[in-house]
Amino acid sequence: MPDNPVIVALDYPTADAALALAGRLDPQLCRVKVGKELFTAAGPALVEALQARGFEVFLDLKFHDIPNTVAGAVRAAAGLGVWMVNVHAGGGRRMLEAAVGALAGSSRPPLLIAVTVLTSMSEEDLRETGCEEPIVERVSRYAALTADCGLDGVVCSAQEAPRLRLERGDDFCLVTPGIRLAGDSAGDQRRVLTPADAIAAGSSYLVIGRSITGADDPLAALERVHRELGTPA
Ligand SMILES: O=C(O)c1cc(=O)[nH]c(=O)n1[C@@H]1O[C@H](COP(=O)(O)O)[C@@H](O)[C@H]1O
Repeated sequence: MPDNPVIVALDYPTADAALALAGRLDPQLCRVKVGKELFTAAGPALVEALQARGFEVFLDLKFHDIPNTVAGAVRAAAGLGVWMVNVHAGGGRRMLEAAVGALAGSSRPPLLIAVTVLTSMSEEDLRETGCEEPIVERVSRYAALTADCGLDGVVCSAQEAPRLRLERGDDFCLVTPGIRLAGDSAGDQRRVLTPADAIAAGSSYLVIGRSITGADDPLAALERVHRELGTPA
């Protein structure tokens, strides 16, 4: 586990709202994630504003397109100086390899991570897409492809982390959303674990949104996560 495994998801509709929450957090205690809603509304300037406040940024745009397009998008993300960026493993080998290739000339490449099966999906949801494999098998297959293409790791649920740790070893990065503090509602998530259980299962990084951003005191919720984990060391 890294010293600081917590990534707070800034799922907000405006830069002002995101910066207000960031102002209540401590960049020593977490990284932040900028996703589709916030980036569409606020763009690269918001990423730069967060970095200027000392936060490392996970740009979560889950690129999923033809190889040439994804390569360009990943290169643009690297140009923003983000710490982590993601693509969908479902884009296949040539897309994943194009994403890796796009970072080849970068002086400070971000961690490149592939999304496997979204944590909002249940076994039934996956079957309905025509995939008869159990989720853990599908995730394992995507993780093997991701590793083979030279990416740094995957986004998965912490429920799949024990299997992936065994199969992919200690250096493969497991980024796990679907994290809830005990007692919090799962909402639209289907494969959920607490922070402590997720780390025990082998997660490298925990992506936590509403359990922190929806709390009356977000900094206190973040500190509660660290108390449960015994971090930072
Ligand atoms: O790539 C992601 O970050 C992601 C992948 C996934 O499978 N599931 C998932 O929830 N996420 C993101 O993680 C965050 C979870 O937010 P909360 O459910 O509020 O904790 C959201 O910003 C999602 O977009």
